[in-house]
Amino acid sequence: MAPRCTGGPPAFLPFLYPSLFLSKASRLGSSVTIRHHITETSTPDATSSSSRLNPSPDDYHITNFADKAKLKLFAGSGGRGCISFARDAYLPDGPPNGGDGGHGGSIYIQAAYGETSLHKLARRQFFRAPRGANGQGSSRSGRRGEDIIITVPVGTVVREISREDPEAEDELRRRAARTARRIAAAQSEQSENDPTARSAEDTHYDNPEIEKWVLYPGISSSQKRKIWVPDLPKREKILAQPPAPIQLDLSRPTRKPILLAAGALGGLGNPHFVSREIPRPLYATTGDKALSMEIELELKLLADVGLVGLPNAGKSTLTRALTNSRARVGAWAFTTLQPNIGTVVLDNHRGQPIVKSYHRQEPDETWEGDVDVRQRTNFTVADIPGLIEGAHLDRGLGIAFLRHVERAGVLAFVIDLSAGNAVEALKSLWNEVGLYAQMREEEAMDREREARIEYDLGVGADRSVAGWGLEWPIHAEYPSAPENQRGLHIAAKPWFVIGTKGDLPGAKENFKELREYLTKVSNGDEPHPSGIEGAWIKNCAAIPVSAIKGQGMERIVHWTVGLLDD
Ligand SMILES: Nc1nc2c(ncn2[C@@H]2O[C@H](COP(=O)(O)OP(=O)(O)OP(=O)(O)O)[C@@H](O)[C@H]2O)c(=O)[nH]1
Ligand SMILES: [Mg+2]
Repeated sequence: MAPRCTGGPPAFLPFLYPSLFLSKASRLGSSVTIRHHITETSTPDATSSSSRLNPSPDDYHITNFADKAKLKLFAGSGGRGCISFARDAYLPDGPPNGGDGGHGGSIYIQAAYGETSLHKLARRQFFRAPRGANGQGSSRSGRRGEDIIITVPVGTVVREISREDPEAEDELRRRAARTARRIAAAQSEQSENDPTARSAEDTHYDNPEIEKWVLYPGISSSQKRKIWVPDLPKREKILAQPPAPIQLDLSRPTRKPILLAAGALGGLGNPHFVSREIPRPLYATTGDKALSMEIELELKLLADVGLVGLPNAGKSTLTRALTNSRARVGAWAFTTLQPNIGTVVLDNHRGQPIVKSYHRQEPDETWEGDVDVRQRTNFTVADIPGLIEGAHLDRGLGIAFLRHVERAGVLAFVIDLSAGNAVEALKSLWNEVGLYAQMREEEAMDREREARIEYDLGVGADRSVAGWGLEWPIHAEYPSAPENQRGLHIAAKPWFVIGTKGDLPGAKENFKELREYLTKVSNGDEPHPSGIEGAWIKNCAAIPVSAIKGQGMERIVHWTVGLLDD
């Protein structure tokens, strides 16, 4: 028989079973000694040359991250009302005592600090609030379905994609059936002797309202046919369902959860239908059907400064030098594949700030206090994947990550001074950012146009659609910004340039040219590099640094704080 293992060199054995390959003396030593021995022999060079700002490619920290999620939400349906009668000693046929069904659970959303990613929500996808419990005898109402609160990071935008509201649809059907019944009644009066006319019993089963009733299980089918049920009672929803489409921009923590899908109403027990004529009703109502909707979440990280640069420019090294971040660094393009947020500490927490800075907390509709001016103790920096020319056409990693700098207070363009003309690099970066900003504005305009439905009430217009009495919707005209001012929501932000790799040859001349260009832009002698009219050109600065040596970091911090405080 052929041997199962061929006798080749045991390439992986020292790795898997190191103790077999150590000398007898070292095997007798402690486990600490063994580990030390292995590390030393495996990477002798990497440890000696790497540092925090020039780390080895595998020295980084990565967290799970997703900035988009599509969720399907199902509110809870209502529990059924109960048909029951009191029964006691000497009281065999007591009064009705069926309990009401419980209301279904609702789904809320809340933005909170501490959450940083949508990956958990994206993985879960479905959220189902429990249904209300059915009512019970002895007037015991069913339990309410528990509410669900979806917690998202601050900076999440919520958009409703679609909604299904079976109760609203049923209500329309019921209304149409009521109208049809009224017409049929009027017609039957005219043709009482017509043998082809349908009996009231037949129409009974066409009535969609019958679905809303629970009938006493003990009654026979012939009784069921004849049973008369009253008109459905008009009921108010406990929670008003927000109108479609829901659009929320949760750029601040929400104090109270915001309702997305309201739970359905529970059914009514049989005591609700007691009347002088019918003291023992053999019916109760079912609970309402639940609403479901599909929503889209988009996270736009809320950093104070967004770093924008070509791949390999040194953004991650700069983030490491400015903050405590352990962003991945490597001498190749697209080392960074997802955004990193680092925090620059301005206060050493010993009562003496390193840099004095104050920020204003603007009041909004949920905030009733005054404008809050606080001392800034830190600011955050977003390091995103590099942009290449044609990124707006989805080249490279595309522009998807630009949404994380869209809300930054300040944009910092990181340019490698050792890699070609810095002015050209800056122009190409601004060009991509400008095109992205225009695309976003067009998308927002399209959405607005879709949401702004108006009805044509012109004389002679055909106002009825399928007999529902609605008018044809017409999409309203939406006022758009002039062509050369599109994208201003990003171009109007304060910005500056960080010239990195200043330690490499040729950087000085390149930087000089860049500074001259920026002076011209600030003076208005050159147009803004994005070409957008009205863009920010107050004081376009360039700061030379060597991130790998940690030089020039204080100037960046001071300049950024100055722009943030402005
Ligand atoms: N000499 C020198 N090298 C630097 C400096 N800053 C970064 N580097 C090197 O440039 C290379 C790229 O640095 P990264 O920080 O990964 O660049 P990045 O812009 O984050 O790259 P992507 O994530 O791919 O977009 C690495 O080899 C760094 O060591 C610097 O100031 N001086
Ligand atoms: Mg990087």
